[in-house]
Amino acid sequence: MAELQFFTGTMDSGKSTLALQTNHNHAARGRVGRIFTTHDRAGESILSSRLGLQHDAIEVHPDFNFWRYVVDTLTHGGRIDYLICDEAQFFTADQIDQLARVVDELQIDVFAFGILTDFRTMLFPGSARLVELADRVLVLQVEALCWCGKRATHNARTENGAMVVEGEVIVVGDVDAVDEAPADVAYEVLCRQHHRRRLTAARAKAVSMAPEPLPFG
Ligand SMILES: Nc1ncnc2c1ncn2[C@@H]1O[C@H](COP(=O)(O)OP(=O)(O)O)[C@@H](O)[C@H]1O
Ligand SMILES: Cc1cn([C@H]2C[C@H](O)[C@@H](COP(=O)(O)O)O2)c(=O)[nH]c1=O
Repeated sequence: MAELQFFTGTMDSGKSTLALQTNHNHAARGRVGRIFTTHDRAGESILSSRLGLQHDAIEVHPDFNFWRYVVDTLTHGGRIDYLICDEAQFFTADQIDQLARVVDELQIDVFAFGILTDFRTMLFPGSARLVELADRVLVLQVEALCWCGKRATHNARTENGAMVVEGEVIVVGDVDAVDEAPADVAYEVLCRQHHRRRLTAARAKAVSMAPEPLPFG
């Protein structure tokens, strides 16, 4: 039976790597797939992993229709056994419904990868629909860590080094390496407590280096 599987984790938890590995393993056994992504950091029509691997992909725009694409391909004699969908958090709810239909009515496996929540801790519409419809939701085993050492569960956005909780939902960016000059817009994974307190690694460091206030007499 074909399945709709949703692999999720914070930014930098290895989702794109797993997407490429999944494609590799299925292709190695002669299965024919299609790779989709949208808004990848490496540019249009590319699925890229921080481990350095990348693969050509079909860019998914908001009006792209997965059901129509697959039916058209099959009608013209093409073969599709599975779909790999990276950055699926950015897909529309309708597109996730189309993917579920592809699984149920055409028996094509769909492997979707994406983050659950945005920088405000709100579910992305695509991820919400995946949680509602997926046969299986799998959380990645490799844990990204907060600067405090706890498992990171949330994605924080920084602007010029300061954490923000308002702004456009979609802003392509990367996790900044600690101690590097902060990018205009960057991301950092945090545990819930530090996300709630807006305590990024840089701010925690600044706070810990601030001189102790003198005790009042
Ligand atoms: N130099 C490195 N050596 C080993 N692992 C690395 C290195 N750089 C990145 N990684 C691994 O790659 C993961 C990020 O992979 P990626 O697929 O790009 O994540 P995601 O798609 O979830 O944002 C990191 O969590 C880490 O495990
Ligand atoms: C939290 C958050 C993230 N994004 C963007 C930033 C990255 O370009 C991608 C996530 O990619 P990854 O492979 O999982 O690292 O999403 C965004 O646009 N809005 C957000 O709130």
